[in-house]
Amino acid sequence: MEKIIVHSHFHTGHRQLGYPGKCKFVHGHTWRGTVTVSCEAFPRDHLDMALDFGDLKAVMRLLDHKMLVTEQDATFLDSDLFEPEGVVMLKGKGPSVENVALYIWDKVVDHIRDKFPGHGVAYTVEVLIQETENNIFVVEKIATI
Ligand SMILES: Nc1nc2c(c(=O)[nH]1)N=C([C@H](O)[C@H](O)COP(=O)(O)OP(=O)(O)OP(=O)(O)O)CN2
Repeated sequence: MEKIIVHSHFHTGHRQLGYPGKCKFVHGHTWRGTVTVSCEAFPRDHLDMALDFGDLKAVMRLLDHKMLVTEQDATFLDSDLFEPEGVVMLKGKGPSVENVALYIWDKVVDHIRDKFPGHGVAYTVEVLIQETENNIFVVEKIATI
């Protein structure tokens, strides 16, 4: 079994529309994330690297200095009010830590599919996201690529 682990961080704004508490107002977090990818044996590139640490960290940095929204919060999708390049649209009902982790999980799998297509390898991809030092969510799923 082989395993690659990277840590990164990113700064974002968001709000939990409809949430019965302070999180319904726009606020920011410095999120911390850990991506762990494991499989029996990674394919290697021309430098004998499996997945590049930098590429996996870059996935988390896609969210850096962005406003995280879902389609339920149209305010930030209006280009007269907010620059589109400053917004990341997440799937789901709200920009919860759950939906942030699933966004990163999807992007990590897209990256593996781009780098090592068609090898039939079962990768276990775990994404741990820390919204604050006390609030943590982890998703772990297998993707066969
Ligand atoms: N399951 C989830 N619960 C909550 C989420 C979430 O995304 N998933 N999000 C929030 C808020 O956005 C935010 O995390 C604030 O949480 P809260 O614990 O109220 O904030 P604190 O400032 O008290 O955090 P500390 O780190 O303990 O200071 C709420 N719940």
